[in-house]
Amino acid sequence: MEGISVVPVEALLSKRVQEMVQNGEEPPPPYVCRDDESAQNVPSASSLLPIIDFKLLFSPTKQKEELQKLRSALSCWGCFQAINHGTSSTLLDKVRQVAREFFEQPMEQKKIISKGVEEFEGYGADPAPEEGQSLDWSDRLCLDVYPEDRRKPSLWPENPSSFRDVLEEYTVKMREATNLISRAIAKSLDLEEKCFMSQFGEQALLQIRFNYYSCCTRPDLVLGLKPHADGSGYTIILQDDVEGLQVHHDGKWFTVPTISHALLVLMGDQMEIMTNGIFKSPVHRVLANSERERISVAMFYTPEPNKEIGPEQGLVNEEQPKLFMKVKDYADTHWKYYQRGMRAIHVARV
Ligand SMILES: O=C(O)CCC(=O)C(=O)O
Ligand SMILES: [Fe+2]
Repeated sequence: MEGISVVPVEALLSKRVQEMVQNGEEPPPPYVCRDDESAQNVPSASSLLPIIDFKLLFSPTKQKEELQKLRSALSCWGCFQAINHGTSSTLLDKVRQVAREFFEQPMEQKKIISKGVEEFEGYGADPAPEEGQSLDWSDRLCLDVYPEDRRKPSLWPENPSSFRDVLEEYTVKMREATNLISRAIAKSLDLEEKCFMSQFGEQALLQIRFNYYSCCTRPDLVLGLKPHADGSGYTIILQDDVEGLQVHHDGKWFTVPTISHALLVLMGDQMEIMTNGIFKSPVHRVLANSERERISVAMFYTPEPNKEIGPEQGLVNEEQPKLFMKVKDYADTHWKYYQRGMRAIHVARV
């Protein structure tokens, strides 16, 4: 990434990636983050990522095996595809549909809810990264959805007209899903079922990010999203039918298959801390695509602000000494490092 010129903030502010594509522009330097050679060096396999059936996880007769599968998925990969997770396919399709309709609107319509360059919430790109860092070939709409008093209704799209109702319904279902996921993770580690839920706290945050990855004439030069690990507790990702998300595992990139009724559950750094390093927060990235645009919807589940979290006592012993300290508002620290293209988890190490 050397030799990249300083990103002019006005350029970030004034233009969406989607606009550049509509104008037939090639990716300008701040977006170019790799060369042909590194693009070709992408061994990828897709069928290995574990699928966890939540119906089995809570079935008295089948649960043992499925819990073991969950534990192994999270210790090897740090993520899994969840099926029978309690959110209907109809709702998942509606979420994809309103997201698509939102991004397909004319630019002026979307710009009504544009974010400022240093803000997180609203329509646009991430706040400007540090000098020398590349930009992602994507546009996004970020919104705080829970707790309700953190919502900024003026940033919730009015079009398509069903957007708000669908988002409201999806938020309720994702709250239920976090409940199931946190309990299942605890059980898979032989811990008290509610231990992670109480670390997250009643007022744990849900923040949604609708990602729109425009087609790119030079997918070999850019990335839809640069390699990173999430600063959340964990993240629940809904994909459309276009592949692009890759998880780094055993020194290779693995493409996450698209399964229409599945949700990808991916550990963030804070879950790595709470599980004392047993479950890893995986590095992941999104490739650009020359033929089809891609939409994904990421729901970040993050412990309540100001709440201290740390390794579960039951996971600390002589064989597995404590690897992490207690931390508070870790997502803020994570963000500062992210802007420099770095991971942050070392700051929490003992
Ligand atoms: O687009 C995706 O599938 C992944 C998105 C993601 O990793 C993120 O928003 O942090
Ligand atoms: Fe991510």
